[in-house]
Amino acid sequence: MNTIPAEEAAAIYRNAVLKVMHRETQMVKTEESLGRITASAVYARYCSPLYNAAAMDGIAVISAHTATASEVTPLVLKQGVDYQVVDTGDPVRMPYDAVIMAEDLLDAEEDSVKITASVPAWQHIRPVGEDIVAGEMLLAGNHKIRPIDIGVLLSGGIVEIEAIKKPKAGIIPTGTEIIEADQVPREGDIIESNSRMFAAMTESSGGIPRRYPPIPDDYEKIKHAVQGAVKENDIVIVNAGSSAGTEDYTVHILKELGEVLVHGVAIKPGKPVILSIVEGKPVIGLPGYPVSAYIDFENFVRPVMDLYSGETNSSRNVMKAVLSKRLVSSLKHKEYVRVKVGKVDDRFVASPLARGAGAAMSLVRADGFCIIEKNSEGYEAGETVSVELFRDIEEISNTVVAIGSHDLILDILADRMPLTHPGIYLSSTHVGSMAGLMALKRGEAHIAPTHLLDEDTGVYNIPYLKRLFSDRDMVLIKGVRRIQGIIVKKGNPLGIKEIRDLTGVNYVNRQRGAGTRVFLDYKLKEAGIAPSEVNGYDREAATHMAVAALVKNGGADAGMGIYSAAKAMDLDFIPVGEEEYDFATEKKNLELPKIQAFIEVLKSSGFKEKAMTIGGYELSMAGEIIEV
Ligand SMILES: Nc1nc2c(c(=O)[nH]1)N[C@H]1C(S)=C(S)[C@@H](COP(=O)(O)OP(=O)(O)OC[C@H]3O[C@@H](n4cnc5c(N)ncnc54)[C@H](O)[C@@H]3O)O[C@H]1N2
Ligand code: MOO
Repeated sequence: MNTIPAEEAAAIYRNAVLKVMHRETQMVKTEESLGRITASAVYARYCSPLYNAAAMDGIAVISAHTATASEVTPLVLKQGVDYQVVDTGDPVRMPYDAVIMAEDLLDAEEDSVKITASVPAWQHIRPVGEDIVAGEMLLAGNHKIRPIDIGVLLSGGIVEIEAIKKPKAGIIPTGTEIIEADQVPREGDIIESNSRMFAAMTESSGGIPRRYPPIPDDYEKIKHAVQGAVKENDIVIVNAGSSAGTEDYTVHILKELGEVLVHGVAIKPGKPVILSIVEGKPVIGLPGYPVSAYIDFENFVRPVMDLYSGETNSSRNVMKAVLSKRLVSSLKHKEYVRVKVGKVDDRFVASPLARGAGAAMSLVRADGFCIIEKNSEGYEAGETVSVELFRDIEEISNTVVAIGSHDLILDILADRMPLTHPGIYLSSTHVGSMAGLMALKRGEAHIAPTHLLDEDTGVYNIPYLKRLFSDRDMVLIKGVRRIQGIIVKKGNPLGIKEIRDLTGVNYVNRQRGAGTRVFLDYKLKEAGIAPSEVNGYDREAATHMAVAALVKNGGADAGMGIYSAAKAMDLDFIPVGEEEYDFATEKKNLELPKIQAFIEVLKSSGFKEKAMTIGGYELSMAGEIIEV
């Protein structure tokens, strides 16, 4: 597949679409026009106010009659002769030409008042057309209607507007392996999700989605579906089958039915996009991988949708951040790397997430894209890069960044934080205890969840902080005591009882620097077993849940981990010992409101109750501060 640069592909396609497209318009009731886009300028029918109106509650007077009033020569005015009582909004008719506020009247009687100042003509009167003059332009064409616009349109006598018709987008998922989301998946099945994502993206870019049922990989069936969808919609999206597989028919079908302008762009993820015109309508083939599909939708579908809908989906905010990890990329394509951004010590730090095209969660977790242009080999750790944001800078700034060891209580804390402390969030990245402490040292995290046993003293965490942060004031925010043990299949078919039994089974270990691995090493040493005696000692999984998942699906017989992970996956658990899982931070961070919020949540009964339902925790010290 030959690829061309993404910008070139978008420009070629835009020109081709502009040649065939036409925008349609429709009349829309003003009160239902929120978010719609005006097809042409809208002019007022009426003035507003329609008449000279009192701007205050009080009396309407003839300004000339008040000329002699002053503090020393108060003036008495007679109702019906010199004034008329008015409320805000009442018409003020000639000869009355000014309003005096009720508060400024003295000795108010049934039919007379006293004033102590003269008033200029037109005081407190809103003259005809002060706000809107009949015939005036209220809104320009191509304007997206906001709530205030609706108010002004109605005040100006406009009860319906001519709006640009929303484009209809037909969405066809394809693939024999695809099943609907309400079916139970078996091996080889993929739950259909992309089309629903496209539908939501279509709506958010001002279009009307129409989703068709999934079509198996069958040339004639897909062709038939595309022909039907082209008739019924303005734009058509065909999903999957865009690359080079034996059943990737989309490009051949589109070549048969119309003209393919582009197949393959130098962009990653998202390479095999197909941009075509069939029967004068844009038909776009998007790749099956969700991240590829998302990025291609943003780059190629949305701009086309905008041409039809009149939307100007404004570009994302861009910010500068320091990269936490080296990022290497090929010169051959522009790459969209998903990053998490955190604000630590007044510095924004971008941490790259999983880069695979199938890693949809990387998009969920991401705060933005770090884009590595074609012809760039990437960036070094510590370099300042631009990040295209999906999230508010404010939100990012109010997020506690935790990098380190994983425990399910982190998820509970993250879930509870915005409930009890609105506007404050917790984001956690799981890299193991030691790597977390290193991230803390480099200023990439606020807190590092850690459970590292010091073999010499038998003390958890504190010896490591003393050793690694000798030049800084550190504290340990106490977390939980939790049970470490051996995770085995339900029913423990191999009869594993203790560390010694690990020599005879297929074990899965944790990565170097993970607290659980340090714990295993300690226990092996205690039992006089060499690591080489454990079959699978060198095989590494990244989290407790990853270990549990491997045991669950038969990839391993046993792995060391926490009770809650075994319970979450309905596995058996052989307790081996208790350990302390705490949060390391710099002492100065304790003053940050977001860290205070974190500690409050950790101490809260709501959090503790939730953690107890998972089981395997002892929480009496949670939230206490230990100076190191
Ligand atoms: N030999 C080659 N193989 C691949 C190439 C290549 O150039 N040569 N390109 C790779 C790249 S890059 C991408 S991206 C993908 C594109 O895949 P397709 O568009 O052909 O799609 P499929 O292979 O049918 O599916 C890929 C993947 O996505 C899942 N999928 C498909 N539809 C949906 C849906 N509606 N909802 C959720 N998930 C969906 C599908 O099951 C597959 O797992 O090709 C590479 N291969
Ligand atoms: O385009 Mo594919 O998304 O590079 O994986």
